[in-house]
Amino acid sequence: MVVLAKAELEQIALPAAQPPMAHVRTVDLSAATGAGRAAAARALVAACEEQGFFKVTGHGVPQGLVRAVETAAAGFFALPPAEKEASAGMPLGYSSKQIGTGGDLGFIEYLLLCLTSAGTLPAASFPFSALPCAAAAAAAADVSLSEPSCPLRDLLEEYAAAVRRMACGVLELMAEGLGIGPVDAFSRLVTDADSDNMLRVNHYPPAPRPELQQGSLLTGFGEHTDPQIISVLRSNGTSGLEIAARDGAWASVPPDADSFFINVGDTLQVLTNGRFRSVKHRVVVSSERSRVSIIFFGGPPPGQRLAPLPQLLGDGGRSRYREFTWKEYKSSSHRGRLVDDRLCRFEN
Ligand SMILES: C=C1C[C@]23C[C@@]1(O)CC[C@H]2[C@@]12CC[C@H](O)[C@@](C)(C(=O)O1)[C@H]2[C@@H]3C(=O)O
Ligand SMILES: O=C(O)CCC(=O)C(=O)O
Ligand SMILES: [Fe+2]
Repeated sequence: MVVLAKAELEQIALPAAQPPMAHVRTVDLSAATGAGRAAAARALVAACEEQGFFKVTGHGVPQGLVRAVETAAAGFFALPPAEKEASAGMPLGYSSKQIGTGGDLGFIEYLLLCLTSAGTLPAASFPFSALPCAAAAAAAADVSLSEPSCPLRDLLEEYAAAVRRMACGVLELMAEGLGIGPVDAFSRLVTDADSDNMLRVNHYPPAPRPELQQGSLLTGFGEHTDPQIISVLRSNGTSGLEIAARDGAWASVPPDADSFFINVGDTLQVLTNGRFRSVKHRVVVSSERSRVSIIFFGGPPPGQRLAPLPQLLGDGGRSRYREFTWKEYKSSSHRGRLVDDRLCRFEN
């Protein structure tokens, strides 16, 4: 449950404009082999340059695993508030309505978790003892799990590892498409033992009826770009995600529960010297159905020095960004608001 006071609801109300449907490029990863590999790599690069956003099919992440995680997540959010709050540990763990520490509000509740490079969830950063077992969570939501004894933690770890593998494949294809070497120039940044990878499970309950009747929608997750290298998002097939084009126009992403959506993050924009763009996106709560989304964020190790790759500086050799570390970027960005332009402080 997400409880907002009247003033808070007013703060996150949006005009009830229905943006057009986005045309989202789709890349079939199962076709990215042999003769099809170069074409898939070119398609990825084109999508990252144009929108910083695309969809992947043929991704190899087992549908059974995806459905089990989604079911367990829905079960977790269906638990009584006090049980969910036992997993609170701001900024990590369970939280509702507050996003970050800069005052952003949304019609959302979520779990935000740090991952180790292997996709496991380090015990130190989160009170896992408080995470209920998936079976209890599923029972609360009156849903059945194929593996009822599997704790939510185990499911999330298995999911994170599978999605990270897929993300690495995508990052390697990007490097190939850009013609840069080594092929793991990007992917090694999310597979390092110290990589700052995160997993986020978001739940947007249906918007309260009176708000919809007054002709306004609610902000689920305010507009922002993701700071990391790559984000891999999936949802339960409920609409709400919107992306902004280069001219700032919003477009609604057609939901697809079987595919993954990939966002270029700010760090990949820097590494490619602005050739790839980090996509501005938001979630609008307009639906009468709950939206559950799960996002893997691939971030570099804290001490990683970040600057445009020399191979991507172009003819003039001009670097659009000064060198900085991920720790520096993260601490500078995590002080502000979602909507802030975080990269401008690092432009040359
Ligand atoms: C307001 C904020 C929340 C956020 C950190 C920030 O200061 C700006 C970026 C936000 C974001 C967006 C992508 C991810 O959801 C996230 C975990 C991240 O790394 O950057 C969130 C941060 C958050 O929710 O704490
Ligand atoms: O929940 C979603 O669909 C998107 C959320 C998002 O952009 C984020 O968590 O960074
Ligand atoms: Fe995001």
